[in-house]
Amino acid sequence: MGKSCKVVVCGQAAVGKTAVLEQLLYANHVAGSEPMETLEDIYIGSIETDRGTREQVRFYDTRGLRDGMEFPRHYYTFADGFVLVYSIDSKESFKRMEALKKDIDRHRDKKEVTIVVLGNKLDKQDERRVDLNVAQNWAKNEKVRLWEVSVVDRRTLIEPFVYLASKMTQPQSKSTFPLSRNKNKGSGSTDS
Ligand SMILES: Nc1nc2c(ncn2[C@@H]2O[C@H](COP(=O)(O)OP(=O)(O)OP(=O)(O)O)[C@@H](O)[C@H]2O)c(=O)[nH]1
Repeated sequence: MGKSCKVVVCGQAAVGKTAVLEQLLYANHVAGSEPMETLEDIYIGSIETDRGTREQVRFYDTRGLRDGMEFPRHYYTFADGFVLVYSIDSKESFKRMEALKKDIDRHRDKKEVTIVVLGNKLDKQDERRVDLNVAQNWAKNEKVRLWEVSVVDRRTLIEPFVYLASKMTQPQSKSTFPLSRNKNKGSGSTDS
């Protein structure tokens, strides 16, 4: 197991950030329970990747964004990954998530980060305000993966987090150092 990755979970207030993490990691959130405003909580999870390895991930559950609030910038620079959450029954939460994605791109300073987007509260189909096709087209343009999920059905949460952990810890395929072609200098090696 390598070093633990840092993942920032963010989005508008009350979209279900804490509920998603608690259901994923402890299977103990009852949807509709008393909402609690998060300031910042850190969860440590061990996630199995699609390669069968287990990776430790530190999740930073951030304060839900409300009108006029800006997302604290320090999160942009240290994160290896982001989980952007909106709620399918709120267009405003989708717009907020789009703005966060733009900000991440602006501030990440060429650093490779993995982003997954969750459209939460899929069980609230009757109150849907964000069309799935529109959301998926946006995700395709932005080159990020998007899933609709529900805390009510924990199985929906697994795939996005396995993808996230797998992508963040993907081994580099080959060294990018060029091998030396000059025979006088001996065979090329990347050993130090
Ligand atoms: N029906 C339904 N309710 C959900 C779902 N996920 C979360 N909720 C409810 O939505 C409310 C807000 O959930 P939280 O997890 O506190 O949301 P949050 O985004 O962490 O909130 P802040 O910390 O204030 O930003 C709670 O009543 C949850 O039970 C879901 O998938 N379906």
